Amino acid sequence: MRDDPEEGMLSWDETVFRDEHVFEIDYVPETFNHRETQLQSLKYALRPAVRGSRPLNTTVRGPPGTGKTTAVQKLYGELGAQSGVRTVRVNCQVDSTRYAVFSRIFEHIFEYEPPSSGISFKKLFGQITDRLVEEDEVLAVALDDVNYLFYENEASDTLYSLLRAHETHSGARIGVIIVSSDLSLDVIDELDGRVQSVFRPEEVYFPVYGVDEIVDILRGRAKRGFHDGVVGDPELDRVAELTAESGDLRVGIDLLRRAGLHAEMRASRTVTLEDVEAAYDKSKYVHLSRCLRGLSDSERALVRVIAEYDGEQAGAVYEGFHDETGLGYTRYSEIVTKLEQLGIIDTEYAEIDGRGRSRSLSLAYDTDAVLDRL
Ligand SMILES: Nc1ncnc2c1ncn2[C@@H]1O[C@H](COP(=O)(O)OP(=O)(O)OP(=O)(O)O)[C@@H](O)[C@H]1O
Repeated sequence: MRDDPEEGMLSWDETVFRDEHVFEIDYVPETFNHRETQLQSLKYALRPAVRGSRPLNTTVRGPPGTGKTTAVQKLYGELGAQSGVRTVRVNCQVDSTRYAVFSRIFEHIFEYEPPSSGISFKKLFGQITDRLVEEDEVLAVALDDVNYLFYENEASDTLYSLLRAHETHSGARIGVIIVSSDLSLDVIDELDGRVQSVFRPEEVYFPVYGVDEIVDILRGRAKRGFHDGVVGDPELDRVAELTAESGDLRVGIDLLRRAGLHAEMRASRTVTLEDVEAAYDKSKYVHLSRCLRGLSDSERALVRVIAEYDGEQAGAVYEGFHDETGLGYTRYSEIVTKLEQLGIIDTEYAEIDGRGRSRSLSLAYDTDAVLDRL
């Protein structure tokens, strides 16, 4: 008997998905619930722009995958449709210097890239502000993942230029939203004194969603993404429970998609709990990847050292870290706390014979999985 390659699989045109695109990373959801308070505060800060005034500067903070970027995208979409307002969102992971940030702003305003032959920053800035004044437009800039500007030591210069634009270029009106998922970064504290004196932002915080909120959000996504009846309540609850472990909504969205693909592989038209568990083997790394991506060089170095000294005492890990980076104990401790908060490492206290309590550090994920993504 010949093996039938079609056996045990759905045919090409059979699928559990109504619209698989809704599970993709850049999909902006139509419905955006459970962030009413944060949207309200952001609207309050942006509202002056509609009346032709400078919007209030704002910091948006919260752990990864809590809807910060989506909130800004939604409001900027609405605000950008008003006459007299320009909205530009800059991803600082991609554009991590002052020049790159202003090039991106230029590109949005002029709808072409600035000349690559390298015009001076002053000229680039001047052309942007001239155009804003000429067109009588207010500019609202969002610096997303702003921590990268700090890593490159470009944050103070960038903000200084944006915040004082009206002094150097009469008539320019610019407001800034800075978005950070690095809770250990004290944005104001890290800025130069000259910037601190002009930067008194409104603050909007995005906490992690509760399990019930996660269920509700994922139900909406599943409804759009899957055909009716593909995912039942017990499966959805399990997906939400697994998502709540990190609080990163990206895990849940990825998990729904992978569970659907897993069901299809079994030639099934419904997703079961087994599909969810199997898919989680991969989806759990979505949060890890996001967290590793956001680390600075010295933070990465410590992750590498902990991988090497997995399970060893904090003192021994420090020696390895110091040898690698030359950094001192205070910085080391701060990074340990940050990595623990992010869920990348676990720390455990143990009694050491005759030497009191000591702390051991280990990776919270499989070592190879971490090193592969670092
Ligand atoms: N309230 C919500 N309703 C529907 N989808 C949501 C909601 N909040 C977040 N999401 C979805 O979760 C994913 C992560 O959201 P988003 O990128 O806005 O988070 P973030 O806080 O900016 O994360 P990071 O700090 O890691 O950049 C996106 O796919 C987004 O569509």
